[in-house]
Amino acid sequence: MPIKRICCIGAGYVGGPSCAVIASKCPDVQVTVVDLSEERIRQWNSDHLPLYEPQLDDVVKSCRERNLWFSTDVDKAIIEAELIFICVNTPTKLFGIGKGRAADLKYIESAARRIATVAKSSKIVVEKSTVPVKAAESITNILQANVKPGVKYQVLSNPEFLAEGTAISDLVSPDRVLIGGEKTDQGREAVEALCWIYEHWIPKEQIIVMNTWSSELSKLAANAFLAQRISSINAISAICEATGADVSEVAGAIGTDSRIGSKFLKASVGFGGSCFQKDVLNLVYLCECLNLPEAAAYWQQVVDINDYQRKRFALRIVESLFNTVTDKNITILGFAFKKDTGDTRESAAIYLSKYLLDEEAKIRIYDPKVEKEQMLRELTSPMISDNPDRVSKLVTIYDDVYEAAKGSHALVLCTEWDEFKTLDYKRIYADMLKPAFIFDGRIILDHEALMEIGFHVETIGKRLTRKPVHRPIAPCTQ
Ligand SMILES: NC(=O)C1=CN([C@@H]2O[C@H](COP(=O)(O)OP(=O)(O)OC[C@H]3O[C@@H](n4cnc5c(N)ncnc54)[C@H](O)[C@@H]3O)[C@@H](O)[C@H]2O)C=CC1
Ligand SMILES: O=C(O)[C@H]1O[C@H](OP(=O)(O)OP(=O)(O)OC[C@H]2O[C@@H](n3ccc(=O)[nH]c3=O)[C@H](O)[C@@H]2O)[C@H](O)[C@@H](O)[C@@H]1O
Repeated sequence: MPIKRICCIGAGYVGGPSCAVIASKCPDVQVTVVDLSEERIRQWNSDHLPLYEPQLDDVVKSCRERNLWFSTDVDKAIIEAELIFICVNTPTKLFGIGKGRAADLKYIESAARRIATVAKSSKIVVEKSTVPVKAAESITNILQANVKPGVKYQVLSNPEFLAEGTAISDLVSPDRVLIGGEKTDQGREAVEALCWIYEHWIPKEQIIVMNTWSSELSKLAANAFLAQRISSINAISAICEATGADVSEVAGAIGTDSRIGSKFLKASVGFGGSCFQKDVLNLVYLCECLNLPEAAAYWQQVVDINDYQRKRFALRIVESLFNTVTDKNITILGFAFKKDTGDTRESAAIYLSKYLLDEEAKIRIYDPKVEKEQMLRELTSPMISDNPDRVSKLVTIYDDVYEAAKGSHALVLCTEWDEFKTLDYKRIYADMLKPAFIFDGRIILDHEALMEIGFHVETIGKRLTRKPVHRPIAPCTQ
């Protein structure tokens, strides 16, 4: 039976964009996205959406109040829907058993309990959040333990693979859609119903159906493999800096091997984002729980190398600036965890700022899309700062990059925003203290041109050969 109404629990980075695309591709289906946060829902219903994502505004505007609705009335949306996506957050646990590694499943459980409490008819419940293997079994147990007469549930796994900054194109043209379900008649029927939704725009052969546990594990494995590639190239970048090899050349060379491929080999100041670290740590915890310590240690290294990369870069900044940054003005270019998003969760810029603040440097920050309050929230969070007063004393946020750079000792590029490639660096150089330093944590700038201007340039995975800069020397007045 075709699905007429969908409910999505969780109006975040996944729930909002993925349901907007479903609504735009399935005009015959009513889609309601619900959240407990009134503020988030208010923003989804306004002209200023709660998250910045290219093309998202257009997609939302094309179907909002046609067949796409945002609401805080969770119960009504659950009651009316035949299919419910669970898109709630699954952050790393901050306390208790598995602290710092296991995924906190309290939001998943509360969504499942809400469905069990209010549902009056049968539902297909689709777990889209990233979860540990066997989470679908827990959801099923909660639903079945509270089931009402005549109501039946089928729980499917349908992990999401979108990346922020390219969410809409990833959703419109995904490499694949993964669906995990039970190999029973009811399980197959539920899988078919979800396939019917996706087949509105995705070719059948790109929809992969498998057992639920494989589907859950495939999501964690995919993120772990992607993160592992970045840590691998970052580990190579350390060797490049020590030897004179160039990491971009090495990545280019190994990427041409079709067995390796060229994507996700960009060395950087370290990966950020809400998911890579969380999901790899979740995998580490799973290995430990399954008594597989060697497998756990292997995946733990992916996160450890990422920490090492951020620390190495911070240390290079301090060393280059004559071993002291105390009271120096350091301008951070970019605070988002990657370009084309306003998301700052686990951004490398946060960690770099923390290292520099520990040295009592004066930090100036410019990011084209991140709000000031959000940056300050990140920097004063208990995980980052044990001294919020120091943050208010030492951090200034700018909305003009040239003002931010004026009078600085150094620029530290943390996010690969396109606009940073085309800044007027001559003007910036003229307004900076000398010697003027640039630390390119994303390998996106024209280093030769910057050195020609007079900058001292440092980057990841490459030692730059400096030409002597001849500047006119002021005549001696004695
Ligand atoms: N951010 C990303 O790019 C991707 C995230 N994922 C996964 O998707 C899941 C969601 O991630 P995000 O969208 O980034 O999280 P988010 O934090 O942006 O959004 C989650 C939303 O769920 C709401 N929520 C929590 N419990 C609720 C409940 N019981 N009822 C109603 N609303 C509730 C929260 O208020 C929040 O607005 C996570 O498991 C994440 O690992 C998967 C692929 C990509
Ligand atoms: O589960 C998730 O949340 C998502 O996690 C990642 O997506 P996302 O974190 O949004 O963005 P990525 O493009 O993967 O970048 C993650 C981090 O790695 C960094 N990165 C990426 C690629 C690279 O070559 N080098 C590198 O340092 C980025 O700058 C960024 O800080 C995955 O790419 C998505 O497939 C997945 O759905």
